[in-house]
Amino acid sequence: MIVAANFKTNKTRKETVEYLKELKTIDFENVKVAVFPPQTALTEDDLIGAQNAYPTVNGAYTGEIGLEQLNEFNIKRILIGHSERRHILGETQEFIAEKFNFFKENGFEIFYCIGEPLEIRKKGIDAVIEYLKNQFRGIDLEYEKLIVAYEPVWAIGTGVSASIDEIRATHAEIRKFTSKPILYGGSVKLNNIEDIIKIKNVDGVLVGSASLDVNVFKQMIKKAKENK
Ligand SMILES: O=C[C@H](O)COP(=O)(O)O
Repeated sequence: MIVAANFKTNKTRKETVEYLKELKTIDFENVKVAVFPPQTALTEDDLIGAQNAYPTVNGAYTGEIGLEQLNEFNIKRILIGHSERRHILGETQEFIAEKFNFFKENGFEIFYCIGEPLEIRKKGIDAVIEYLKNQFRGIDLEYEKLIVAYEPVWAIGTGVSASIDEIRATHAEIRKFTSKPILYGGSVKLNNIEDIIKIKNVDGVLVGSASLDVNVFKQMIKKAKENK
């Protein structure tokens, strides 16, 4: 079971250091925990992954960080394809696939995010799967260090997750494309995590806003331990 926190554009470096110190007061046991802080908070810590990086060792990419900067902190974990990078920052599937392959070639553990917008969901599961298949273009779905995160865009940040039936059906379809872990993300909270992680083909969660409170995130990990 994997329980990951995506801080997005929240928390300072100081707050992240304090968060990690408090988080480590509990025994994770068999739960794999990951934390994706803002770039300014990157540090050498086994829990840490980068929310983003440019597919380059170094170079003239103003405002970006590359492998050279991640190597400084021995970071070997990265989020790729998050819906906010696709729909707010405008990353194309071609660029996302280029990024995936660069960090695959450099041995990174990749949390690869997919998810459909509401207008696609409203057309039914077949339309959803066709949309997700497009987000698999150029991606090695059997890469040994791949972790897929299914995050329906319409459930992100809304406080209302996809329904149990929607998660069950969609993860069952995604399972047909990959044998690797499949996480659910999209308004995972303390009051729904147990129901979500019990679903077949749900191998963990990627938590945004609810993870910002370290005590809530600790309780989520405890629930994951109890429902392994
Ligand atoms: O990466 C995390 C997802 O975007 C979910 O965010 P959320 O838990 O705030 O809905």
